[in-house]
Amino acid sequence: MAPRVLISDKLSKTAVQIFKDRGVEVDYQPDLGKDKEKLLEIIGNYDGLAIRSNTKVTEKVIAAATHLRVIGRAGIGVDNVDIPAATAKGIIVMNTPFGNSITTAEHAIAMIFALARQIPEANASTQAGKWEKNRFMGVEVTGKTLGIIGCGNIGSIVADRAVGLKMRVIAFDPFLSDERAVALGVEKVELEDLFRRSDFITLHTPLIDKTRGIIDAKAIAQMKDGVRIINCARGGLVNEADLAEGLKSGKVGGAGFDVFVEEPATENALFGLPNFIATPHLGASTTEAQENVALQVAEQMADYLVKGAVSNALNMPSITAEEAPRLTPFVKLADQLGSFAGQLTETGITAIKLEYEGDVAALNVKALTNAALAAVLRPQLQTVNMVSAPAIARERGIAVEEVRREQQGAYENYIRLTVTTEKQERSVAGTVFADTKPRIIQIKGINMEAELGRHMLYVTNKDKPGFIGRFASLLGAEGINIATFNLGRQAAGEDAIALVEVDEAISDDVIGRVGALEGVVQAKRLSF
Ligand SMILES: NC(=O)c1ccc[n+]([C@@H]2O[C@H](COP(=O)([O-])OP(=O)(O)OC[C@H]3O[C@@H](n4cnc5c(N)ncnc54)[C@H](O)[C@@H]3O)[C@@H](O)[C@H]2O)c1
Ligand SMILES: O=C(O)[C@H](O)COP(=O)(O)O
Repeated sequence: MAPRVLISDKLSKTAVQIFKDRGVEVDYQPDLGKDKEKLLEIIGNYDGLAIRSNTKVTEKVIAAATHLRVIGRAGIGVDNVDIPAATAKGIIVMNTPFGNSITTAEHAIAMIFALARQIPEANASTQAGKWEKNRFMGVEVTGKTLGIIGCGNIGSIVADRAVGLKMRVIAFDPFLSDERAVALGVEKVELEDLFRRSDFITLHTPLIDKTRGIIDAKAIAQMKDGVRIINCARGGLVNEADLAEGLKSGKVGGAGFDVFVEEPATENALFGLPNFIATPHLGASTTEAQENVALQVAEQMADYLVKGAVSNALNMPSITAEEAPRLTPFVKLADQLGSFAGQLTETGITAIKLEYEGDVAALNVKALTNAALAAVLRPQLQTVNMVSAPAIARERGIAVEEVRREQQGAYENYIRLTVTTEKQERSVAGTVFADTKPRIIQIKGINMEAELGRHMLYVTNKDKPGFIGRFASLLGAEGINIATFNLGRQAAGEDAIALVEVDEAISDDVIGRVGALEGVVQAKRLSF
């Protein structure tokens, strides 16, 4: 039977044609994204779901998607898809990481000009017959400083265009290498510096814990009077209430927003404020970008559904059908090692080393290295996947080393990942037993044997009597159920590690209190 795909958001008809040409049945319902109940009702009938940002693929939708094998996002952001839930169900999530980036960068540049010359207001006034020539006094962008927060795919294109406009471009991005900054012609700066020096600020990061509210009242207070702020990335990067105050007081000279905390944004504290320009999430809405993403997503999804080929997947490596059975458990291990290290890494990475020992060294370790790299980079780059990870690592000046050797220790197969940052080196190793389940067997040289679950707590401490009791009592008092408890230590009284699986995500408050326990050096929540 031919695979069936549902397109639940507005996509270029090119996608429909490509699916048909490749032998995939397609159901085009461009407004379904708005109708949550209907989506839940019919999703069980499809093998593939093609979306943009209107369709929210929640845990509930995934639970109802009994036959779904692939979700294809015609665009970049996948924050409307519950990827862990999809992964847990074996559903591949793909996106089209570059198809709309030029278009979105151009929208940000358009916002810069619209703000500099108050074009929307001047247009409204002129067409209302007012001819207010003396009311509108603009600024040149030439020679002005543009601060870019997040200099990845889109931020880099904005930088390139702004350099062409003779702007001075400065960028804050903890993962931007010095070499890449030089190549882009931007000056790499700290965030406070960017706030202090910029005439225009544009945001191009994903919305993650670290970037939520990255511009708030405190940040605005540090900025130049009359600063202009552009957000064509994700609602929530700027605290909307704080920006509203800034616009009202005149501290902020203007703001151009394409994205909002609540979308569709039919009401918002920013609407109607002086020099505030809004567009309804149009960043990717050009004919060219929509053709690109529709064509690409349909080809990728059809290739997977018909031939089993995987590309641009965010939760699955690209491997051929022949290699799959042997590699799969090791890909999972490499992904876990990378994810573990990536979630603990907070500064720029300079090197990543993968050591393969025993049986695994004879396999196609490229796929494993790519899986580990993608997982290391994933907490910072929402669009990274097995395909793009090596290029992104290269672009960011991260030295990647692969070492293969014969079995030396007790394990038949062994993978060790070492991540070097500007501040430290961290290694984590694992193996796959005959049951094909990956295990973590060494962290920072300390031996243990742990399986990773969805919600984990990683604690480093000084090995002293009483710690385990205090720690377990705290979790117990909070009603947090411990699923597995793994301990390891350097030697009696020295550095020790606890890796604990719990049944639900732990709150910031509990993490803070674990971190404050006597003897604890670091406490971190990890999720897999
Ligand atoms: N408005 C639209 O229609 C539209 C269209 C496409 C993409 N987007 C959004 O634009 C954003 C950027 O997309 P992209 O393709 O350039 O992504 P990307 O992953 O290529 O780049 C994101 C950059 O943010 C950086 N970053 C991560 N954490 C940071 C932090 N704490 N501070 C500063 N920088 C940080 C990363 O290092 C990376 O360089 C995403 O949020 C995406 O969803 C919006
Ligand atoms: O992440 C993206 O690609 C953009 O936000 C575009 O979203 P859209 O496809 O809904 O316009």
